[in-house]
Amino acid sequence: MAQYSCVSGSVGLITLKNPPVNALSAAVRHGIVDTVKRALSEPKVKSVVICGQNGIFCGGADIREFASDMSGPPLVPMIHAIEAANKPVVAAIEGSALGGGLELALGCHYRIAHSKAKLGLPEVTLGLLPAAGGTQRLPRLIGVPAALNLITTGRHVTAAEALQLGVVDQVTDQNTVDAAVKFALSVAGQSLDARRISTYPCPRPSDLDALFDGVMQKVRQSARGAIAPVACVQAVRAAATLPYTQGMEREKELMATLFTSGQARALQYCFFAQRAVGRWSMPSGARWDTSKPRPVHKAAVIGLGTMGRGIAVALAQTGLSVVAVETQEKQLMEAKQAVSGMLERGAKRRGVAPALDGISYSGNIQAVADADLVIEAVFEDMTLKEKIFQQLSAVCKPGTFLCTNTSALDVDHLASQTRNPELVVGMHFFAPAHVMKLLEVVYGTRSSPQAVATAMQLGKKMGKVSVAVGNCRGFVGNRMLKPYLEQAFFLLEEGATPELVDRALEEFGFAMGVFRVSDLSGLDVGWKVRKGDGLAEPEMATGQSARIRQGRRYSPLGDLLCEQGRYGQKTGQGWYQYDKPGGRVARSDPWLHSFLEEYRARHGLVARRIDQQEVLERCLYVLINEGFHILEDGIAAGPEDIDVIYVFGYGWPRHRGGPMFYASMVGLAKVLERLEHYHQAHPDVPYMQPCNLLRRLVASGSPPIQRWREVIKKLHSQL
Ligand SMILES: CC(C)(COP(=O)(O)OP(=O)(O)OC[C@H]1O[C@@H](n2cnc3c(N)ncnc32)[C@H](O)[C@@H]1OP(=O)(O)O)[C@@H](O)C(=O)NCCC(=O)NCCSC(=O)/C=C/CCCCCCCCCCCCC(=O)O
Repeated sequence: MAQYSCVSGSVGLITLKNPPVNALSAAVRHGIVDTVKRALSEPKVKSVVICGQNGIFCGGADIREFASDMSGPPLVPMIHAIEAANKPVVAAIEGSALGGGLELALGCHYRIAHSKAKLGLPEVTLGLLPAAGGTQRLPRLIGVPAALNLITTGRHVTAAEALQLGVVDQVTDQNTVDAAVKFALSVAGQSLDARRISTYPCPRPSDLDALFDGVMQKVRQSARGAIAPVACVQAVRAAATLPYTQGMEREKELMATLFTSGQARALQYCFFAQRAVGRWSMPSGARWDTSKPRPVHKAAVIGLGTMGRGIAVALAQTGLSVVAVETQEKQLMEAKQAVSGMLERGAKRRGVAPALDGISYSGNIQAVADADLVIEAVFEDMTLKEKIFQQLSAVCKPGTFLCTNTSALDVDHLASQTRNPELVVGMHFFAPAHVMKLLEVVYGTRSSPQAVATAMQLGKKMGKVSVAVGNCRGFVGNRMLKPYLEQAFFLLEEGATPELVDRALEEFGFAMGVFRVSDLSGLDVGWKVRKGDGLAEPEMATGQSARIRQGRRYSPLGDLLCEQGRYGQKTGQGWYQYDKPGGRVARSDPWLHSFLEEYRARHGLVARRIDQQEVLERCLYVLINEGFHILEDGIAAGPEDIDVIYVFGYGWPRHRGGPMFYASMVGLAKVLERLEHYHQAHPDVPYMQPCNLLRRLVASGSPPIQRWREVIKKLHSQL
């Protein structure tokens, strides 16, 4: 709703009230329409201020309403009526003015922002465009290039940048509403002719076609199939080329196609999923709102390889005091230099001083004795990790949380090496750890809720999207990745090429296909894991047994490449060839194609034509099937957790909502039918056997994803 009062004798003050972000729900829109009418009709009122309660102007349209019948006064005429008012209307912007919130402010005649406010038109991130006049008013106000940048990226700008761009008229450090009221008093009675943005001519850049072609090309390249950024460019082009009313028609038309699109649904789902994972729970019943984190002032990192360095940087950047330990002297020296460089570059980018003094280095594990939390980040070697956890348990002060950055190993086993297993959790970062947003917080059977709460809070402080998951081999992300990678190898055996598989996945929206990612991260990483699992034994690589290991189909292709020293980019050869070791540009490799032909001939395999549809179905549906197993096993609390992990950690295209959301969009019955089909064709691939939970969901009428938790709960209660 909106509250009305008259202040300072002649200013009508309208306060938006819809906690927590004053979203423009139907009730708020009704409130605005009514209070604006009242302010304009009261003779004593000479000017109007619109503000939001609790220090936030407005977070935009109410996203939850998009899924239902939109009733109540529409935004466009409401904002138009404000702009057309014959009394000056001033927006007092505190906190955020985003989306429809900023569009409302653009309808006002003046905008005054607090210095800490953030402004933006983030609709594109929700699969939409600013359809309350934003695409038509903003270019008229700040010019086409700047408007294109804000609207196609959805980025939030600071008040200082907004002032520089001309989005706001004044920035204040004082009470914004008081400043706006004072300003409103000063402009009462003045002409508004020059203050109605919709009447401004849109500045027309001389190189209009070149400008729009360039932006469109950039947007298409980075958006990888996302439709909203393209529509945003088209809408701004309408502002630059058409009169305002026709531009508004075009904005409406483009919005209509986006509004009901699957991409908009996926992106809005992601918005809420990202927030839902913060409300974590454990099978014991412990929850985010009943578990109190302990403050962490001093953190330590053990092992300064690539992961450890990134984690140390991320910790130092949050302002913590960090102890970085590496027992190998040469590695320690190199790490010191590398970490300082990373901190300096990061600080330069963010325009702050580097937190170089926040980190101390040591070659001795004793140095972590007074840390509140330690993150072990040594090689994926259980024997080494066991030893470190034993040492940590002896060295650290009582109550220190002991975390492991393992990407797959057993957290319970590591906890059993310590005197206080309740203090042990996994903190699985993704490389590069100071850049990637995802953090899997892995609770073991004995992890205390406080340990989980502390790791989750620390993740949040580090700017990560943290997801609490249970303990199993590979946790959520890597466990699902295994069948996906395996299918990619099988497809090569059956006749596909790395190029074909990667193209299918990249056209689906992944930034990189599976083979290009494998070349980037190093083929030897998976080889080492397979060797550890007793799968990649060289003597097994001949004869029939080469393709059946541990009773199931196995492809030794990756192992064979590693045996040839083809580790990917770092050696200049992998699934592709590169111009030199460390080269980045993947080129098709004739050697690899001959190698695949020879391999097939050796194993009596006849190459067949494989299309992109089969690549997608086989790679993605086995990954999704494993996701259902993860839900069934209670390793992830809900589909949102899995989807957030895949979007933030594995490059799953956000506009497809994550694997479980994608399955719900494809239709669970279809996913089930295709898995059954492929399982029949490949009975030696157990991953293809459809999960019981998937069958259950289909049998219960394929409920929407928001209702899967009920089915899972029922399933668990019956076990
Ligand atoms: C920065 C924030 C505002 C605050 O951040 P923070 O303090 O960290 O808090 P959060 O945890 O993020 O959020 C707190 C809770 O609030 C919920 N929330 C936040 N914003 C919204 C919102 N806009 N709507 C609903 N709920 C919101 C959030 O989910 C949290 O609750 P919970 O934990 O999930 O329970 C930050 O929140 C933020 O960034 N918010 C989003 C800002 C944003 O993206 N705004 C843009 C919204 S879209 C918009 O404004 C669009 C405008 C134009 C619309 C025009 C409509 C016309 C419709 C025409 C249709 C025509 C089609 C016809 C088709 C046909 O023919 O049928």
